[in-house]
Amino acid sequence: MGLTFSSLWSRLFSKRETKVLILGLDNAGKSTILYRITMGSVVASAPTVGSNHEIYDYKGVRFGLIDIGGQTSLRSSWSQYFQGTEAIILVIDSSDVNRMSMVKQELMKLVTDEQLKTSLLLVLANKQDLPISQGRQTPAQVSEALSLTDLREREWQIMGCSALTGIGLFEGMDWLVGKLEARG
Ligand SMILES: Nc1nc2c(ncn2[C@@H]2O[C@H](COP(=O)(O)OP(=O)(O)OP(=O)(O)O)[C@@H](O)[C@H]2O)c(=O)[nH]1
Ligand SMILES: [Mg+2]
Repeated sequence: MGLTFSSLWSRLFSKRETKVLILGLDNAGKSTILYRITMGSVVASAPTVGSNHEIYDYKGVRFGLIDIGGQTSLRSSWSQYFQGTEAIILVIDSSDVNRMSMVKQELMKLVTDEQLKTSLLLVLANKQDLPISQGRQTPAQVSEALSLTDLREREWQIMGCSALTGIGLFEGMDWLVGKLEARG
């Protein structure tokens, strides 16, 4: 199903931005993913203090991608960005096994927030380029650690990816576009 004329007009020609928050713990790879998608290359970046905002046109959708710093002291500020969020991209460092329970706690805060009630949820199990010997988990293992199948009344998807090689990122974006199209 393609975009209807009115929704295409609304999403592209009227320059309406589809607001997407890129969230996750510090060092997950959020900023690397943001610039890999929007600039097509890996850009070295320091830990984010505050946020990075990029506009990105993809398959008829004008995305407003907002990458917010994930350090502990910054996470309480995430909620300032929630209003009007159509999708959350939750980025996970798949080798950071010791902090999976912390990620799960943050995820629970997101999915129970009233302002994010209808937001799509794309979980990116990042750093899939790392070897299993370094403790890197598969997307299925990440999904289990976060109990994603327990999420009710939420449109969600998990995708393995690597910001370094680029694998998986556009499959994730395609899922978002498909879901946004279906919503009209
Ligand atoms: N091996 C590997 N390293 C990655 C990948 N993505 C990001 N990194 C590395 O992980 C580190 C942190 O990446 P950032 O993108 O700065 O992480 P962030 O989530 O934006 O961190 P904060 O801004 O502190 O919240 C950097 O050294 C990146 O090069 C990946 O897919 N594979
Ligand atoms: Mg960052």
